[in-house]
Amino acid sequence: MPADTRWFSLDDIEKAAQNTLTKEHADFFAGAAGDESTLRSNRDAFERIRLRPRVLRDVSSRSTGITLLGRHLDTPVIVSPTAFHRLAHPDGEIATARAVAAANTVMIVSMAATTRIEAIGEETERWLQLYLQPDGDFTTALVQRAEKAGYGALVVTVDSPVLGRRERDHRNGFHDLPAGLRCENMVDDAGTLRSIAMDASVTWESVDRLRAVTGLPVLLKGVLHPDDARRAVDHGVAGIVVSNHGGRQLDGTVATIDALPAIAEAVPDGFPLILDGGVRRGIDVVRALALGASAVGIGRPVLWGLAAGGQDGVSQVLDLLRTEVDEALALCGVSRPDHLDPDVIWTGPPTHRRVPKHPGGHP
Ligand SMILES: Cc1cc2nc3c(=O)[nH]c(=O)nc-3n(C[C@H](O)[C@H](O)[C@H](O)COP(=O)(O)O)c2cc1C
Ligand SMILES: CCCCCCC(=O)C(=O)O
Repeated sequence: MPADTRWFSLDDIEKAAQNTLTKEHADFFAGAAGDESTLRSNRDAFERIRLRPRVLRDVSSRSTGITLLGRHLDTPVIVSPTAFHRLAHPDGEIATARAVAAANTVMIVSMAATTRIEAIGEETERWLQLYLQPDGDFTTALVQRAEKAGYGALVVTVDSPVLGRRERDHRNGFHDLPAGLRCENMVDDAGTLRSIAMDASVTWESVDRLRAVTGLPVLLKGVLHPDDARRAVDHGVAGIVVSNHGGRQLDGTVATIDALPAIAEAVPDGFPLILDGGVRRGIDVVRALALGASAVGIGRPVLWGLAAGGQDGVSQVLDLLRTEVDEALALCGVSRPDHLDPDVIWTGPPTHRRVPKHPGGHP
């Protein structure tokens, strides 16, 4: 399906996606845990942060490029891991990977992918997200497959000792993938499909054990406390994803953008910090980079792009955000992402009162 040239924002793409998804799948993608207060906070917290641009700086020559884990990317926006891309579009993770390669950024492939990791584009910079399984041999075998397939890093999700309680899924009775879809990377050597276990016994020693069996850099995803960030550095991890899982795990957590400054303070200068949760605009990217992130991740917008237009839809999501980042940098008087610092953030009394986005409705 060709992507629509009338999409001017991620909001437009979200609306288009709703027309292509069943209610239960749309709710699975959109939903979060409990009252979904963290889901809302992630957005509200971004909107509260006001920018303080500089003027009369020559910003005629600009770049949105960054370096992350030693690799040059054309945009500071990477793709966070999300489950079940083939629920959104038949081309699933393969389409996402192609769009990510075209944007020259990173795709973190979910352990709950509906495509085998080897089939997800070699031309794409791919990192593999893992839930550490109680059967360590299964995890190690998957890690070895990722190494062989050329994955660049492992991202261990650490905010999930149990699965968050997502009431929309319970109400809709959404517990299984439709016929023909499965978590392709959970098939073991004997050909048996395993369930993904959320292992409540995982500790820092589990991270050490993973590091001992792989040469790949290991990042932790789901850190919100600065003491955990310090500990991650002490345990030799290569980076942190500051994340509350898009509000899908513990409801009531701090918004990620509010958690970021203390974490940035806790880790050494230049330590890779990726923030995700509620990033929907180029100005959100600017806010996060100014407050110490090296890059940001997006989850749901990729699924909306995929549902609305397959590979083309994901490309539109990534292109829109890259364009918005470029414009936001220029308007802030900054020519490169790594020149952003907290000086661009307003620290005076609050100036923001929440008002409806489109008071008159969409034209
Ligand atoms: C439908 C869906 C599936 C997700 N699946 C995973 C997953 O398999 N592993 C994981 O670590 N995080 C998963 N996440 C969390 C995302 O990686 C990310 O933290 C979150 O979506 C960021 O928030 P955003 O959706 O507001 O951008 C998922 C999120 C959604 C919405
Ligand atoms: C037991 C199913 C595991 C899929 C989890 C995907 C995920 O993290 C999510 O937020 O959804």
